[in-house]
Amino acid sequence: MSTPLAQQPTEVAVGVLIRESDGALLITSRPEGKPRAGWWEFPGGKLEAGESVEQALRRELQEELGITIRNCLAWKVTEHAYSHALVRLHWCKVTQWDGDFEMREGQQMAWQQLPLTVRPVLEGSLPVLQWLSEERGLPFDAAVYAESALSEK
Ligand SMILES: Nc1nc2c([nH]c(=O)n2[C@@H]2O[C@H](COP(=O)(O)OP(=O)(O)OP(=O)(O)O)[C@@H](O)[C@H]2O)c(=O)[nH]1
Repeated sequence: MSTPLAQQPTEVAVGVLIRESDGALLITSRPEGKPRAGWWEFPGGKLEAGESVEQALRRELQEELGITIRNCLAWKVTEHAYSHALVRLHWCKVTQWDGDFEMREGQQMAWQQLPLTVRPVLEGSLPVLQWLSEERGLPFDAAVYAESALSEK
């Protein structure tokens, strides 16, 4: 009897853009028409065939934000199982880029300090918020980023 193949994850490149002057993080909202439109995430997207993580991140940030990244420091790899998909997120820190930000997909952007004030945040991004908080010696509470937290405000 054959066992079913394990679900293959979708590979995603994600950028943690860190502003040099004050350490703020760039967070963007998911555009209309995508699953979880309006939820907040770090900018990035799926790898296309044959692309490296850095190539995919460079392409996605040009397409979505109009900037060209100058560095991509591989940081962590996480996986998250959504009901519709298993994703493998390749997290890169980016501290240098060229160009002016343009929201080319009608999304919103925010430079934020931790804890973020935008809500809700994709569950798959929460481990990274936790690690960033730990790096900065800050407390972390995943519950504040959930969709349900919105109605409690
Ligand atoms: N960009 C991004 N995706 C994330 C984050 N966290 C997280 O779980 N994901 C998941 O990773 C996947 C990325 O897909 P996407 O829809 O942003 O990618 P894309 O722009 O290439 O999409 P498309 O070409 O299918 O429209 C989604 O399932 C999304 O839920 C995050 O912080 N940023």
